[in-house]
Amino acid sequence: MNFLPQLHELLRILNANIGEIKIMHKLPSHEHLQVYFERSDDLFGWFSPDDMLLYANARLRNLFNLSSRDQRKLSFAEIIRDCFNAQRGPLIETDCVDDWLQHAQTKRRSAPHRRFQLDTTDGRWYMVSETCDTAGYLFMHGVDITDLVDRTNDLTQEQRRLRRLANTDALTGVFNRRAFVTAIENHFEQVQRDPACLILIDIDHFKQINDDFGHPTGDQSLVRLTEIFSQHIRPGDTLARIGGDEFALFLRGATGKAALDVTARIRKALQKKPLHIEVADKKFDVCIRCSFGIAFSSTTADNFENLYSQADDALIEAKQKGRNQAVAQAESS
Ligand SMILES: Nc1nc2c(ncn2[C@@H]2O[C@H](COP(=O)(O)OP(=O)(O)OP(=O)(O)O)[C@@H](O)[C@H]2O)c(=O)[nH]1
Repeated sequence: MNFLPQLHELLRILNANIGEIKIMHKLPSHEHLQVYFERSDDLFGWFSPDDMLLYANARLRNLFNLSSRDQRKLSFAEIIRDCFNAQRGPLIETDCVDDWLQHAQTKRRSAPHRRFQLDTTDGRWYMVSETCDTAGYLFMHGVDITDLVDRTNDLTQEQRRLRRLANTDALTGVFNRRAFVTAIENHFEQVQRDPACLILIDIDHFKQINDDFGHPTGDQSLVRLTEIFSQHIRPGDTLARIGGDEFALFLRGATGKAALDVTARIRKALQKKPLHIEVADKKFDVCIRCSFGIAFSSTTADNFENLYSQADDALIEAKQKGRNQAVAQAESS
């Protein structure tokens, strides 16, 4: 297939259209172009207005599973069907190649110039550009961007991992204060329309537990306590460790009664039996009690800070009243 003269002519036209800014003073000869295209790592292809392949360089022939001695005149659709049947070339993730082709045809020649990313069955990625002239000839050029895509994917994963780390309490694996505040603040507008409540939880005399059993046992108690809290909330609720021995629960759609039920269930679970903690082959039975401060989004709290401060006041009251109890701010109607 020697279509290089036409390709050469296309480049000459392109060059002439550049106008005043002459980038190329002299066009490469057909022979030069042939060598450049054949040796290039890029994909080069040229299609007629009725979408017959006129020229494909070595790299594109390889992608399309075509031999250099192939004398057949093949249309874009035939090439894609052959690729699909041989599981080579463009990655076509559908059972029906004709649907894929129909979609591709609506895009091909839809603009004088367009660019898209193409992934292939061998796991490579290309940035492909297609340029059409007014007669409908289509010139395609693809650059291998596999390394770039791989590095972008690695960076995206790393970014996710770092975001998770930044939002997670390392000991218990639940949200930390920063993530909790951000999550609730982001939803506060909606929260104000729907009933919701904030419960602040502080362990009673946790210093004593550390002193009696040691810091590692204290740590494990915090982990076990987190599990108990998680068992008593619903999937849409938010649990966070917001300080050393302080936790917060945000219950969406919860009224005063529901919030008091949750705290009652948690207190009952803690009172039922001590936490069995194993640290360095030693077993400890640790009795944990907590105080709870509850505030409601339907009260005068018009932002998260107000709501937090009301829950904090309630928590202080629970501590002052003797601990191991829940105090709720009055819920407005
Ligand atoms: N084991 C362990 N202890 C922690 C951690 N973070 C904070 N603490 C301890 O938690 C204790 C909190 O003590 P305080 O704030 O004085 O309160 P408390 O002893 O719980 O007493 P009240 O809150 O008044 O009932 C301190 O002794 C901290 O050292 C942690 O990550 N692990």
